[in-house]
Amino acid sequence: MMPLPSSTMTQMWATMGSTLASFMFVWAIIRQYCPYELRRFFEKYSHRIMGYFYPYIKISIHEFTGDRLKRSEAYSAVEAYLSNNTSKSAKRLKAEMVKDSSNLVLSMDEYERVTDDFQGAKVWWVLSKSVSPGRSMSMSYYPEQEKRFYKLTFHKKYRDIITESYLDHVVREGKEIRVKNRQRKLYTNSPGYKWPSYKQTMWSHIVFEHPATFETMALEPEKKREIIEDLVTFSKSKDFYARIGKAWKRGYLLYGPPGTGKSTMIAAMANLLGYDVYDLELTAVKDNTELRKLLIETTSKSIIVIEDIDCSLDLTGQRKKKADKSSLEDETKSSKERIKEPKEEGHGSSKVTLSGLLNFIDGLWSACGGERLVVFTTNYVEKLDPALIRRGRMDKHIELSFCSFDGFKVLAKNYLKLETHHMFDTIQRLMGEVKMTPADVAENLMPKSPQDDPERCLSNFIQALEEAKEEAAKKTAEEIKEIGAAKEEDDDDVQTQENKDVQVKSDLVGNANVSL
Ligand SMILES: Nc1ncnc2c1ncn2[C@@H]1O[C@H](COP(=O)(O)OP(=O)(O)OP(=O)(O)O)[C@@H](O)[C@H]1O
Ligand SMILES: [Mg+2]
Repeated sequence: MMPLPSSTMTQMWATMGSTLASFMFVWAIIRQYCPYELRRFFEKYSHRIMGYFYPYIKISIHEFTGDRLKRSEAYSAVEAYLSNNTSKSAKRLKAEMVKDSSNLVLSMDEYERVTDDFQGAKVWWVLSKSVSPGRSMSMSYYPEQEKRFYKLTFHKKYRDIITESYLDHVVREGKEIRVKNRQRKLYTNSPGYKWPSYKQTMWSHIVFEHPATFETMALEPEKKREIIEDLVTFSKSKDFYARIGKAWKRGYLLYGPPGTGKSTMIAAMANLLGYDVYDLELTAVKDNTELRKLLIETTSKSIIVIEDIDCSLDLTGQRKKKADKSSLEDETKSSKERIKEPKEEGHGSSKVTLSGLLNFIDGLWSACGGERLVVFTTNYVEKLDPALIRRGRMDKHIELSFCSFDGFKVLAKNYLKLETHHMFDTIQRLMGEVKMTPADVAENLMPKSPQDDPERCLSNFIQALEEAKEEAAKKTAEEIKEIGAAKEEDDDDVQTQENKDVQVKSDLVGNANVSL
């Protein structure tokens, strides 16, 4: 079949265009005057007819659902998803500080169109808005309302891919982007300001912006990798926990001497996973009921922290004291009963009991909401009640100890930007002989004045190590001396006791002779 010459084609297009234009013009006039029902009828059927010929499908995602009070989750997820690839393709963008986000979020402007590809299917997104005219009812006037919505258009041959996987993909990715962008918060239950009862929230919060990361933590690389893997695996195990029928939560016990990085690690965990932090001050909790309310108010994707658990409350002595006082009569009671009894002396005003805390961690209450970490820190792990830190409650025990040479190298890299140096050998030798916490190492490496170049910081650190070594030697010598002195004293006591015995014996013999 011969192709039509281009002049005819042009003529054809022109005729079609003018017919269409006149049709639209006539329709616009009819719309004005024809009754609403007729118009609805005509529109409905004209859409149906169009649908037979028009090969594209449209899906609208509105900003507000229901009674307009709630912003649609789907709309927010689509907005976040598109903001990620909009900046690459859209020509008209708008930048906003979206609520809960710490930085500018770019999104497409109204009536802008972006394309997206998914498994070979090409789709178009357009941000539209409809304006409903203002209306006045009785005495009040409702201004016109803008209703924004995203319109997704795709060819009907991709219907299955889009409805079965693309939309899920958009919502899932959008939610992850929102979590990453959101402003994280640090909550505390300190009594502080008491909200009016209707807004009575148990937690007050500030923006959480702690710079600590696992990269900046002085820790053996192997140990660091193991902890990061454990955390990331946990954050991706929603289905796993559902399958095994466990609440999606995990307990970490961080223990070690002061200044070894327990609090720093909590911040690094929150930054790694993008979680909020709930810093729970147990002594400010009135009783177990309040403890439960606090837990219920926490959101998912968060870390609930109880620092220095050994001295938050006197939870550890409770069972021991009971056992000492009347071990016999208590023998019969099950250990659970023993810890159920409220403590005699309240710790301050708090009446939180060990069993209340145990239920807080792994009872029914901990199942409300998922993706939570519970972290305890302590300087004295031996003081803690085994029931409190058993697996299933504190699943992972992490000991943070004195700084190793590997740890020192991380700090040298962070503080002095040094990966290697000729002084490192001396430092490695001295660190094998002296125990120093990462806090002390960090303090010694910290430049104290503009003149403190890396060389000088390292020599200051070597000097501090040598002083600490002398200090430790002196302390050991003193301890040995004390032990010696104590031993001498014991020997004297024994000697005196022996002399006394001899004396008593000779008296006895003396008396016996006399009586003979
Ligand atoms: N492992 C570490 N890596 C990097 N910096 C550390 C480390 N440990 C401690 N620091 C530094 O020492 C300071 C104190 O650390 P942190 O507060 O984490 O100690 P801690 O173990 O919580 O002490 P405490 O038991 O007294 O609460 C922090 O400012 C941090 O910069
Ligand atoms: Mg601490």
